[in-house]
Amino acid sequence: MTESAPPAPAAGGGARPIVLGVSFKLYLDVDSTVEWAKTVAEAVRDHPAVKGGRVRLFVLPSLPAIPGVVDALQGTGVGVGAQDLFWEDRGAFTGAVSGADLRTVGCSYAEIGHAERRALFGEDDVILGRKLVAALRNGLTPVLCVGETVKSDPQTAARETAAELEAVTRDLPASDGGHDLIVAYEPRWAIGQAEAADPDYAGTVIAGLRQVLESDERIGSSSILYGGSAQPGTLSALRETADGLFLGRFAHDPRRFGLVLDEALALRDPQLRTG
Ligand SMILES: O=C(CO)COP(=O)(O)O
Repeated sequence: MTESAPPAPAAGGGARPIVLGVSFKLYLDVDSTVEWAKTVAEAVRDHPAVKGGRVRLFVLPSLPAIPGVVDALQGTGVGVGAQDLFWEDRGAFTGAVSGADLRTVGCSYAEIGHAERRALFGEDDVILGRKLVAALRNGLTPVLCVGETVKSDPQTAARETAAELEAVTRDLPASDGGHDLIVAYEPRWAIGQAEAADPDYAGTVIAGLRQVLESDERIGSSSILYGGSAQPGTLSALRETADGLFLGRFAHDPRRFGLVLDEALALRDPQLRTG
């Protein structure tokens, strides 16, 4: 990890948009996912905080649900993305998903390196680095997941996670103005649990990741999200350090997602609070 300027203000800090992402993994079927998108579309369509970019939202459905979700969220400002992509765009790659095609069907995000992709599909830093380049080549904002496997002390976790980020971004080419990147800090031991990681622990790791990103001239704008059993209350607890949340199960109920959205609005723009 390299030293750099003090971290920019995070969620509670005022200037940057709060970013909320939701992954459906393989939890919901296509119809339920599209139903969720229709409900959320109604809730956010005309909301000034979302329309004005103070809160940035994205959703990552399973692949077959993407067209229906893109349709349901049309005109709402909520971005849609895939939970994975392949590193090549065309060729003899049976079963692979092209970033170019994701773009064609309306995606603007691609998740890379979720803990489940590493653990169940054998993806390593080299593979993930190629996928990162493929996402950027196709104009997809990468949602790059990093996180230590086992709970340790926050400083050790910060070093381990920063090293992971540096390894995956090693072959990232330079670009005019820098790449737009979302990093999701997801401690693997906190995924699928009842509670999120302790805010001080997560905050220490996020501060370390921010130093890595801010000292990398290839990165333009970046946001660091916390993921791992995130739920109503988590965003406020992390307001000094995280730029937002990457949500799983606790956002699959639109009402609970609405609570997190209200929390984001209250942090960013208290007078726009809906509830
Ligand atoms: O892995 C996650 C999001 O990608 C988090 O999932 P949970 O919030 O369900 O633990």
